[in-house]
Amino acid sequence: MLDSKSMWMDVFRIVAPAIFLYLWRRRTPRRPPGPKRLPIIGSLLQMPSTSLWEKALEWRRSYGDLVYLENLGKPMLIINSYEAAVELLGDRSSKYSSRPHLVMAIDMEGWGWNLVMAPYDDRLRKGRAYQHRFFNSRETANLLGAQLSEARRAVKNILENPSKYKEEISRLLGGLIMLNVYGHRITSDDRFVKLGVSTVEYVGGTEKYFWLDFFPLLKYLPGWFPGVNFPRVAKEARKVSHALLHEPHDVTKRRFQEGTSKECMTTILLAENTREDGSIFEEDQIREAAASAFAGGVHTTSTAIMTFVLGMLKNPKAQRLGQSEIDRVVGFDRLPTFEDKDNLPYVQAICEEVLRYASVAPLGFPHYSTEDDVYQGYHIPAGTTVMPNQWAMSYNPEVHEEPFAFRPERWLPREDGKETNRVLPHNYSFGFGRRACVGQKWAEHLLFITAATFLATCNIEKEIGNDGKPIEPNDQYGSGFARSLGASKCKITSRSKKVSSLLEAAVFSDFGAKGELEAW
Ligand code: HEM
Repeated sequence: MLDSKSMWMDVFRIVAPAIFLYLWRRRTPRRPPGPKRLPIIGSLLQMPSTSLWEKALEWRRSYGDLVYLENLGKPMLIINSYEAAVELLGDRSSKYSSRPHLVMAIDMEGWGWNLVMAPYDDRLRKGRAYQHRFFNSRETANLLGAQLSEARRAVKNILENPSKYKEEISRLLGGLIMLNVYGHRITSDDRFVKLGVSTVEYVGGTEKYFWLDFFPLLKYLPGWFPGVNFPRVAKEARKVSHALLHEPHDVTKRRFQEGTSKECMTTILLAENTREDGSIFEEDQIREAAASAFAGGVHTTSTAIMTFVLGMLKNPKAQRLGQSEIDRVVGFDRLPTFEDKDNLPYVQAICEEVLRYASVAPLGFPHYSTEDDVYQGYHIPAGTTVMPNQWAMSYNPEVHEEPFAFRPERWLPREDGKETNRVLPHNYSFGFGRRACVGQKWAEHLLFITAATFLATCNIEKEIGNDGKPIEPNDQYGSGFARSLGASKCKITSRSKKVSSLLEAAVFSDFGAKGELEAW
């Protein structure tokens, strides 16, 4: 028979760990739910190798709007709903507006000047203020006039050479942003545009080296170390980064000082900031703000316009409805302009659907928390990388019926005249709070006018393959943090002789007989 002392000892042995665990759990603040974490490596084994946003939408079913992960001790939070993203990144933006430090991009490749990667500090605030001053003022440098002319010229060139529509769309973006930011009109083989393309490739490529963020000391490995290629990649990228930051700025500054420059973001800011002795106040910030706008705007907006073409191929009925709305409102004697926008709700709905479908930056650009926070009873520690899952907002089947179908009707005002009760994609596709995209309005304007010009003048149709069947369009986006979309095999033809001559006349009047102004 057990004596009572040993019986109590046994009870103690069983109960004590349970009590200890209970008290320990009560002391450790509760993290938001998420996949099982193992000691030390945390959730590392659960991380997919690509498209984390799709996995996070799947996790939403088990864990809800907040999914918490911890990789090698680094906390990460994915926000799966618009409402939670607004509350955390918008309403509590004083805690969530920094950026995580990216070892490959910043320390090794030298992209630290790019404001999109900057921590939330004075330098960033000044740079953003410079960008806002320019991009969100309709008066400066005739932003909308340039968009209208360049969009028309791009569509005319596409009609002449439809198989090169992707190249023409990239040129439209590279050319316009160069013109707006540096007053530089590009040539067909432009060095600055090539620098922009290399920038996207190098910055996008840094994702492969995310492990350096967990083992930052590895950045000191020499390039000759067997099996190690990142120091060589970084060395090449550093040259591109330096060139993009300095070369266009220096050319514009020289022209500005010689009195031969065109009005643009850089010259406006140089004019305002040049002191009597010729020195320039905050020249570094001006340089960084300009180069970051160039780096941030070209690739993203190209993907949106490429998605417009894809949407028209996927849904010919939507294309016909867009065309007939334009025919009704604009008529056949002129081309659409920005003034028509309010009267073209279907074209606007197409643009909303483009933003939803493209999900250009599916996880936004990561925010970083600088203070502890408690949200819905969960503790979110300072130092958490926080990602708004814009993919989940766009592709959640509980919100959007058949999310992989391109359907502008989702965004039309309801028949009873009330606004749709769903959140419009332009409200989340450009990010949140104090880090929201500075080029949003600019990009939305360009998307609208390019879409309206395409609809007024072109038919976009599937190509017929050798087997006599229509060739399905390419809807495979690149898997990077800012997605890209390749061209589809398709036919882009003029809707009528009349619209072709309207387009030619407009381009002639803006660019002359060659359709090309002198590069400068
Ligand atoms: C369809 C086109 C575009 C999309 C979908 C897009 C999307 C985004 C997103 C999601 C962010 C991160 C926001 C956040 O952290 O919460 C961002 C930041 C940024 N975007 Fe855009 N963008 C577009 C066009 C542009 C254009 C045209 C420009 C410049 C003219 C631009 C310049 C920037 C800059 C400089 C930032 C960094 C802001 C910061 O970190 O404070 N973007 N964009």
